[in-house]
Amino acid sequence: MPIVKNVSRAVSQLLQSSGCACGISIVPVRCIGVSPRQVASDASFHSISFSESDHPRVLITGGLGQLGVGLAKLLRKRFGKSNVILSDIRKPADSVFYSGPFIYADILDYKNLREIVVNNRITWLFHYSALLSAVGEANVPLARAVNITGLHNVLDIAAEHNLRLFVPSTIGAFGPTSPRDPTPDLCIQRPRTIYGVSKVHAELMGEYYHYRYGLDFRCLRYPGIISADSQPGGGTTDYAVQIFHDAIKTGKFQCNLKPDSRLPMMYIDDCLKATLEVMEAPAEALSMRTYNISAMSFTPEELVQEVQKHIPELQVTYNVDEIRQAIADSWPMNFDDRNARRDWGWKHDYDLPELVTTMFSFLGSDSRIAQAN
Ligand SMILES: NC(=O)C1=CN([C@@H]2O[C@H](COP(=O)(O)OP(=O)(O)OC[C@H]3O[C@@H](n4cnc5c(N)ncnc54)[C@H](O)[C@@H]3O)[C@@H](O)[C@H]2O)C=CC1
Ligand SMILES: CC(=O)[C@H](N)C(=O)O
Repeated sequence: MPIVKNVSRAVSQLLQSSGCACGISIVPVRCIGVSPRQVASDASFHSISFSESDHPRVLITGGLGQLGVGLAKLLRKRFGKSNVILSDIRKPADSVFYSGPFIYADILDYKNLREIVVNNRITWLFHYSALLSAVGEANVPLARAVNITGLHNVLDIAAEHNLRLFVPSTIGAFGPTSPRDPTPDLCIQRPRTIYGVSKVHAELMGEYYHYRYGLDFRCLRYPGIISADSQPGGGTTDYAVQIFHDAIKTGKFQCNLKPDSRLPMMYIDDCLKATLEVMEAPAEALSMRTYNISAMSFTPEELVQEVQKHIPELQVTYNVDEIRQAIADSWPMNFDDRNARRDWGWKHDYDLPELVTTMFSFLGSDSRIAQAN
């Protein structure tokens, strides 16, 4: 049975290889309006070979959420304003619209997304569109569409056009059966939210496309991200942003998690720095394609204590949201990010005290209760 033998040898070579040097790889290409088909990867479609000496041409999907505008600002500083296109399905504020290229991109519209990539000669894609944990539970069909179908569109376009692709994952990709303190990169992942399930799917599909088709997929699992100039999009860790705004505006804060719910958190500058660093890391440095990154870990009670060093009169009450609490109870308490630190030199700059001081200096704590009265 020589044919069977040859096929099984080819498959086993493929499964063992890292990257796709085996030469039998095919890139998934969709014919728009017709059923998916597959074409040999050496067919030269629209792929632009990206010379490392050039600046990348960047597209950010879902860029008007908590993280995208800050990422665009960082990338534009590095690669030039015109090389970084922010996109979303929402209407941008004037300040965002006039700060650099913005384009409408619905990740559920494969043709629209493909046109944008082709017409703008995109070489790097940061895929930020998603429904986060709490809003995902409130609308599972939409979360499934955006987080899973949307990801499939992005993966196929990235593979077809030879893009370097960043997809963020999350502490939410773990669940109650994962080790929680600390949570290593490789362990049981059985999340109980559609958000978490979709992110595990993204990690696995991205890695599969990497090994199967040579897609340059890179993924970081972010902790809860805290930012001053952008609002969170409906997650379980949102309380850690809201407390700063409420402390300044009203001097009162109602927390929707229990005082002792410990979760990994990170200041936005560290998150965006890590994102750029992992995208710029030489491929040989990456022993994995999905990494935990960590900076600090705290409970609402600990955050309140730190905030009260700046606003001692802050009054805090607890009104637990059962859905968010159940999610928080299933997530990591501490994140083990030793692999990221070893492989590409990840190092955070902000611990809890620096985070709180920075947030207040950004938001202007002097104007706090006076403003509300
Ligand atoms: N903010 C955080 O604490 C964390 C975020 N992440 C991940 O980072 C990424 C960015 O997060 P955030 O900015 O906080 O999210 P966000 O919820 O604030 O923003 C997501 C954006 O996706 C857009 N979007 C929704 N449907 C879309 C569609 N069909 N086509 C195009 N865009 C669409 C929304 O309009 C929104 O602007 C997400 O993938 C998220 O899972 C991961 C861990 C923590
Ligand atoms: C940690 C996240 O992924 C996000 N902030 C959420 O709480 O859903």
